[in-house]
Amino acid sequence: MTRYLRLWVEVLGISWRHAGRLTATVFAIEAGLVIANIGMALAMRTAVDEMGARNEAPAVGAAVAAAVACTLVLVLNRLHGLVGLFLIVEKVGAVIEDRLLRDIATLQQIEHLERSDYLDRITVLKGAPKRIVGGMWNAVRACFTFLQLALTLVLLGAVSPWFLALLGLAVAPLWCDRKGREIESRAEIDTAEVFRLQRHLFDVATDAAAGKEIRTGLAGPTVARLQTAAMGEATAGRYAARVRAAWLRAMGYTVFVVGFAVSLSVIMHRASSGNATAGDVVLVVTLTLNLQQTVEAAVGQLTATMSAGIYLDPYLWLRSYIAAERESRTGHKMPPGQLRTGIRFDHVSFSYPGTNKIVIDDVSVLLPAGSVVALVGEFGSGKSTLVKLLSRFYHPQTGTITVDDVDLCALETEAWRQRTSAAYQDFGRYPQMTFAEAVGLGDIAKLGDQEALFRAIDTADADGIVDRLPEGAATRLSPAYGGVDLSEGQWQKTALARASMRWDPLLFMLDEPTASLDAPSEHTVFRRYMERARQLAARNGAVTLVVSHRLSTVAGADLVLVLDRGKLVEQGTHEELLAAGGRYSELYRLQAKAYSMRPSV
Ligand SMILES: Nc1ncnc2c1ncn2[C@@H]1O[C@H](COP(=O)(O)OP(=O)(O)OP(=O)(O)O)[C@@H](O)[C@H]1O
Repeated sequence: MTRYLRLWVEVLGISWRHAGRLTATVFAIEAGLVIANIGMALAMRTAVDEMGARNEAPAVGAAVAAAVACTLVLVLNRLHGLVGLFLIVEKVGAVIEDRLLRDIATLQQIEHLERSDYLDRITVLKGAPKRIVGGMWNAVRACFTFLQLALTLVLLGAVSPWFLALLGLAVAPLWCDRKGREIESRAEIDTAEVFRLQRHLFDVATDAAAGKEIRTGLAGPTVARLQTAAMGEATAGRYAARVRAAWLRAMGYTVFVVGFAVSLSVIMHRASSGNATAGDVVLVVTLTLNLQQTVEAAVGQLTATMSAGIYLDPYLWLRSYIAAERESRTGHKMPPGQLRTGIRFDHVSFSYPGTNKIVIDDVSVLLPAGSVVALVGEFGSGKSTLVKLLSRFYHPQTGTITVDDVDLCALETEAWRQRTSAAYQDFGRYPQMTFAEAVGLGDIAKLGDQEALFRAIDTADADGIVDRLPEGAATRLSPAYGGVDLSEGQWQKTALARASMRWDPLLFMLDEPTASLDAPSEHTVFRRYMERARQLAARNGAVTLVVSHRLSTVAGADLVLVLDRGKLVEQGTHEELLAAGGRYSELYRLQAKAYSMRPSV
């Protein structure tokens, strides 16, 4: 509860700082409405009682006060509708969304991007900041409404204590609403995965790349059927939860309305038997009419507040995840200017967070300074995971990785990343950017540096792409943004150029760098990256790590590491491993045979 309250205070603080006048206006309207509503009922009672006592002047004064209060109620209600919450929600929601995105984008780890249970919560949070702000502001309104409700009940209780029972009955709709919210929240989380699947299938059905494969494979109806099934499952789960919640809410409200009718009849009876003044009757009638609306408003505002509740837990979870990730940042040391010994794995084991499967199993090896190291192994043997550990996206559970005998965890992550470059297997595509930006992203400090840009483009053999783009490197990479599409191989070369932006990395990682390239391009790219590796090695003892399934392309490496189900099963030069006749030589011979069997054209 206290964390919700803290969030509430924080949202109000942000509202005050970013929309001060609007915040003050909403507070003034809400406070004015409470004063005017209660004041109007009191003034009307006084006017009637004074008139009955034939005190003309006080009666007229009270009647004028009642008229002013009534006008104020009308004006403030109108303003209430005009100002609404949408202005404040738009403004403050945008501020919070901005912060959240910045916080997520600057996280150093990537667990939240790869764990499905975390992704479920992040899916729920898309567009949530505005709803959270709306919920918090509805809570502000609810506070004023409850103040009015309390004052109303005090005045009514003074006439007849029966009315106090209404307060107890008003809890029924709220309790039912809370239960309904829990049901809806559970359904949102339970169906998040299938909902994501449905969105993904929709994207697949409308994506140009997948569209060709789907049509060739005659898989259109299957994709549509799967999408409909996923949509049906997601919608059915959420719909059923909404229906159950609606029934619960209706039940709660019925309890209140019945109790309200009984209480009202008791008061009417007291008034008709002469136990109340005419002014009391007016007061009771005025407040009773208001009470109904006030309770309805309170329930509505609380419902609106609570419906934002489904976002609060994921939002607060994300914030504590971000805070914990920041707190766990340990390293403060700077990486060396150049490598002398190399990068050493010492009994490193790793499982992905939230899983039990050991993906890297007790790996010990030295990647010598100034060497080209090839990492090979079958699908799922842990090659990309080693690349992620070296990028510090995850930490080993046991064992250490050291850089020239300094624990990688003791190095400042950003400083280490400034000295690494990587072309990842699942490289990003940035259609909204220009080609120059998509490459420059590899070293944001050099984004506008034309010399660095064209050097990187040249290294990745991507000059041909630039030559063919209508506006050269300034062309955007999608027709949706006024540019042109790139082919798969061109995207891969863009990723390679991006990875080549850094001039002096200590560690250069290429994870399946040529998977989408044709044979001549693959040959050229490997030749250039071997040259680059030698230059980097001479410059600062850099290690170049190449992950490749194509064993012939990594034969020139100084050291070949063979991974099998997370274990390092062989290491040595290409020739040594062939001579050893183990796993590597078996794989190599199989591949050589497959290639020699290809018909020549
Ligand atoms: N984010 C993740 N969460 C949980 N398990 C993962 C994750 N990423 C990979 N794995 C699992 O870890 C194992 C090693 O995967 P990894 O991608 O490192 O292998 P790889 O050798 O690079 O495979 P490939 O040659 O197909 O790229 C696999 O069993 C994979 O399913």
